[in-house]
Amino acid sequence: MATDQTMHGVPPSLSARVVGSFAYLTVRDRLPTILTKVVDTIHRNKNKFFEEYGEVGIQAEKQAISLLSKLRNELQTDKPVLALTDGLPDTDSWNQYLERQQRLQGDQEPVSWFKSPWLYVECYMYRRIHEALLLNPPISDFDVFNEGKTQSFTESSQAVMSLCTYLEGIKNNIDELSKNPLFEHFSKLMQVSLWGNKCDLSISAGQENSQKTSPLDSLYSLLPFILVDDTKRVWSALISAQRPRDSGKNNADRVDIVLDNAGFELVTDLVLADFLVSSGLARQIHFHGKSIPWFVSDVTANDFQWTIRQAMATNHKWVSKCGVQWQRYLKEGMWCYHDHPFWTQPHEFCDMAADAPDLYTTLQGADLVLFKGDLNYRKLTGDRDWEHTVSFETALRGFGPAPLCSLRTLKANIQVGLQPGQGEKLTSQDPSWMTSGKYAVIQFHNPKSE
Ligand SMILES: O=P(O)(O)OC[C@H]1O[C@](O)(CO)[C@@H](O)[C@@H]1O
Ligand SMILES: [Mn+2]
Repeated sequence: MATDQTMHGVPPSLSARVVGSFAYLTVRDRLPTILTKVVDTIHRNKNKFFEEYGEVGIQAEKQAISLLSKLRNELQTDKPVLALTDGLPDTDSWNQYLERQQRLQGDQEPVSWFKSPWLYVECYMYRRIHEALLLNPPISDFDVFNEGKTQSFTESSQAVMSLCTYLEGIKNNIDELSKNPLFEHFSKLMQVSLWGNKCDLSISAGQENSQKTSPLDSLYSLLPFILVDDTKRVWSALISAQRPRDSGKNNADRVDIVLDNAGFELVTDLVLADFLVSSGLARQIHFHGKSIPWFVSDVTANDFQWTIRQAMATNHKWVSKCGVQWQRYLKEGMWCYHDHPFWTQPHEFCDMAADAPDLYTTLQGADLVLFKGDLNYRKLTGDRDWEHTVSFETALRGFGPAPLCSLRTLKANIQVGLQPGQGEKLTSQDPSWMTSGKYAVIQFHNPKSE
């Protein structure tokens, strides 16, 4: 079998093997910091565990912390990646993936934190955090990242209010809007959802990272930072998917949103989804979230429900109105939430058709799939060392269940689909352009137009 490095025409995976690279710095600095914070969080909740479960709770807290300290030590000393032992439905698949990595890497050296693909070892860390808790009932369900996620929502309250007020304003006369103003609103809300991706907690190793001001006010000044803007192509895909309905209204059947972070970013996604449905641009929205706590701030089912309940209970006319509406969409089936285990596995998305065919089939039912955030971009492009001028289509390596669009602020050193010279120019102006979260892309691919 070809090794990762020699696979025909495909560049190697990014890896901490390259000393000084962003992957290296993440594995060396950011990941251990995240693990230390996880340990602190569990320790701070000791009294809560005691109150809820008595002495057993304290024992579980100690045991989980000891497993996590061991994990941090394995990482920092570049030990081999170990098989999982927790017997969850996805355990076998993780262990098979480890064997696959070992085959790709050859027998010379074991799969390990600094020698193997960054995407794989980073995903594996979050799965091991989950294992440490899972092996310690009664605290198995404790979401170590919950505090940060709820805090990010609470601290963004001003921005949430202005966004919900804006949405309710549009909805007032939405039925009378002609195509042009509708497109303008669509484009704005896509950008709000795009910049919402700045607010993730993983890149800042869990430091507070919320949206304090109204996101709408800064859209114009942020335009030059959108390196690829395919909004018009996304719009055309939505419009061309429109089909006649009994109601006389035309709309695309289904838009899927592969969610990224909870807190402010999730609100921007809900607002965009509300706009798509209430404008008739889409009839149904399927949200895809994570089934375990993931990359510090990613949305789980619990975060999703909590956010909507929180919006409903907010003492602000338009925010609570939005919350009530979102709950209604869910109840009436116009919106639904799924969390397939594949989203919390380390695979490149080009493997989805073979390794999670049911999910691939599900996505094929969408007229458009929006992929939020940096990690999804890394998985779309395989987290490989592509030239910047390689097309998005090439980097997708055949992944294309439906027309798809990545809404991503750049937080990892990978970017494809740029103009010749664009990457070099950016590097000379701002060497950290790929990792600072300051730049973004709205990058579209339509497999049907090939
Ligand atoms: O929430 P996002 O946008 O997927 O970003 C998570 C980020 O965490 C990192 O993996 C760093 O640990 C970034 O490279 C990555 O983009
Ligand atoms: Mn994330």
